[in-house]
Amino acid sequence: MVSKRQFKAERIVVKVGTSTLVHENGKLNLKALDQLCYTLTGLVNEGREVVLVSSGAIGVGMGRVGLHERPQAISAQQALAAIGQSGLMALYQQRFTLYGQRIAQVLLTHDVLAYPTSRQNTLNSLERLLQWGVIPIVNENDVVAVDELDHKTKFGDNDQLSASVASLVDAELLIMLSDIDGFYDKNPRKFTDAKLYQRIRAIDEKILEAGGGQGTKFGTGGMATKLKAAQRMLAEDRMMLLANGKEPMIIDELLAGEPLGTLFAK
Ligand SMILES: Nc1ncnc2c1ncn2[C@@H]1O[C@H](COP(=O)(O)OP(=O)(O)O)[C@@H](O)[C@H]1O
Ligand SMILES: N[C@@H](CCC(=O)OP(=O)(O)O)C(=O)O
Repeated sequence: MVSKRQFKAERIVVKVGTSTLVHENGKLNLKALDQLCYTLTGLVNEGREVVLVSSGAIGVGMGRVGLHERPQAISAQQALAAIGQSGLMALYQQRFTLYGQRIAQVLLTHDVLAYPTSRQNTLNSLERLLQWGVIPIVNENDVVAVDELDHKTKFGDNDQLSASVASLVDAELLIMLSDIDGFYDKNPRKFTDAKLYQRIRAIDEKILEAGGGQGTKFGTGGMATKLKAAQRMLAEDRMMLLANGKEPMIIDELLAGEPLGTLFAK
């Protein structure tokens, strides 16, 4: 018999990718957005502390401008992020307000977390927000950060940003919602016989190889950046759950210990 997973998870970081929030045709996935806001509010009402790391600024911006392909130029991506980020927050504000949940926008860059003073200040703000029962919604400050948008250095992507945030706020668990059921031994979009890993205790060469390559049209990182995030979580004795975000209510099942998605834990 497979024993149930157990999480105390009083403080949780949840990361949602663009592919969860925006359909392939560029339209908003309202069902996912609504479920996400409802579910996260439920967690706060239970007494948990929740930080949401949300991508989607560029995806929402593309929808607003009517673009179907992500532009190559960094300035265009940054402009789209600026358009989309305010749109994204307006959507979150509207839905969370419906459930009586307060939110806050937190835009971070790599250097903010790298310098001790700004890191500490960020932590102080986050701690205060959590203490007040607010859900901080974190994204990269895309307008000033280029390390993410050119896709050359992968640090800045939100998969790793979410691991940095989990580390900053000392969260036991990072729930990463993506467009796929979890981590497979090979890319299931290419291989129909790919097998889902239920648990990964360490990330070795074989695992890294299985996760190689880019992801979807709107998303950026693919599995490689999720594995790096998982690597960091494992190194710090935290846990990461990778699961499908098409029904964000899955978070409740995950926290109840249901064997869904892939658990990265020692
Ligand atoms: N071994 C693997 N297991 C699962 N997905 C994989 C694997 N290798 C590559 N992928 C790809 O990674 C994608 C998820 O990454 P991405 O598109 O960046 O998502 P998100 O927008 O949620 O960050 C999957 O849809 C799949 O195409
Ligand atoms: N900061 C960018 C997203 C970058 C990113 O990591 O995207 P994704 O691979 O969808 O999580 C945005 O909000 O569009």
